[in-house]
Amino acid sequence: MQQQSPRPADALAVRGLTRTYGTGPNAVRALDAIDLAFAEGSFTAVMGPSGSGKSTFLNCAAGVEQPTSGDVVVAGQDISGWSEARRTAFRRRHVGIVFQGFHLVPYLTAAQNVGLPLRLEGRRPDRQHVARLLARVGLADRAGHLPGELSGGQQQRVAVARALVAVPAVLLADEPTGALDTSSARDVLRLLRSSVDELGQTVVMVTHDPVAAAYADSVVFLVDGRVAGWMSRPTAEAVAGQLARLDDLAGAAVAS
Ligand SMILES: Nc1ncnc2c1ncn2[C@@H]1O[C@H](COP(=O)(O)OP(=O)(O)OP(=O)(O)O)[C@@H](O)[C@H]1O
Repeated sequence: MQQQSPRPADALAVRGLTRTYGTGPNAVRALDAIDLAFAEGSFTAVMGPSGSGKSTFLNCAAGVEQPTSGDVVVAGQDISGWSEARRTAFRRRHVGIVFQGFHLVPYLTAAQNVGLPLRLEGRRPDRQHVARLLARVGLADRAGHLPGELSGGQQQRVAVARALVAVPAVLLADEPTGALDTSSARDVLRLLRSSVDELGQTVVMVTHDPVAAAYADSVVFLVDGRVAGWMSRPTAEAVAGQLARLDDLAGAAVAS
């Protein structure tokens, strides 16, 4: 009999995820009953036209926002009905987040910024763990530097190290290369890719950039708060073509 290798567990799954803003005639359904699952050790890009619900999805997955209905399951735990305090505590331990604008604390050194999520949890960061992470992102010699003494690309690499420090179930990145030049962007994308390939990390990245999306294993496309398609083993050209088609679709919906 042929032996089947077990399917990896899902690091993150959402079921029937719906998020509505406002009420009555002005209500906006930013996410409309989305079902998605992200296997452990996978790298997924989330793309779609402006207003399609990408940031709302990431915020719900991170537990920053509470869904109107549906489930958000991170590392096997359904966080959707939890209080904000409980979601925040859970996020510090199980979710790493990288933002477009780095969000480093300006008066803390690179090493202190990397250790911050552990300190916020009342844990003392292990110096060697922090040093290894800074070496991984190519900044072993910048541990004592303040963010203001680092380039944008270097700051974002510190932010990636910080997002990895707690060994999270999932790393969520919101336009992580949006503020970077091409070469720094490539460094950050390679870093995310290697965290998947070498550390088995799960990464979900919102991006507008087809070149960035091509670093992922697959791409999920959102339109008007719904899943409009998947692409596996994406190339920049194929992604750009699909985005153009989806933009036309979203434009047609607005025009009608
Ligand atoms: N706090 C809010 N109040 C009201 N409507 C909101 C709020 N946040 C988002 N929306 C609406 O929800 C929809 C989805 O927004 P979201 O920011 O998730 O889209 P996006 O795909 O990330 O867009 P972009 O690519 O422009 O960042 C949009 O129509 C937006 O106007």
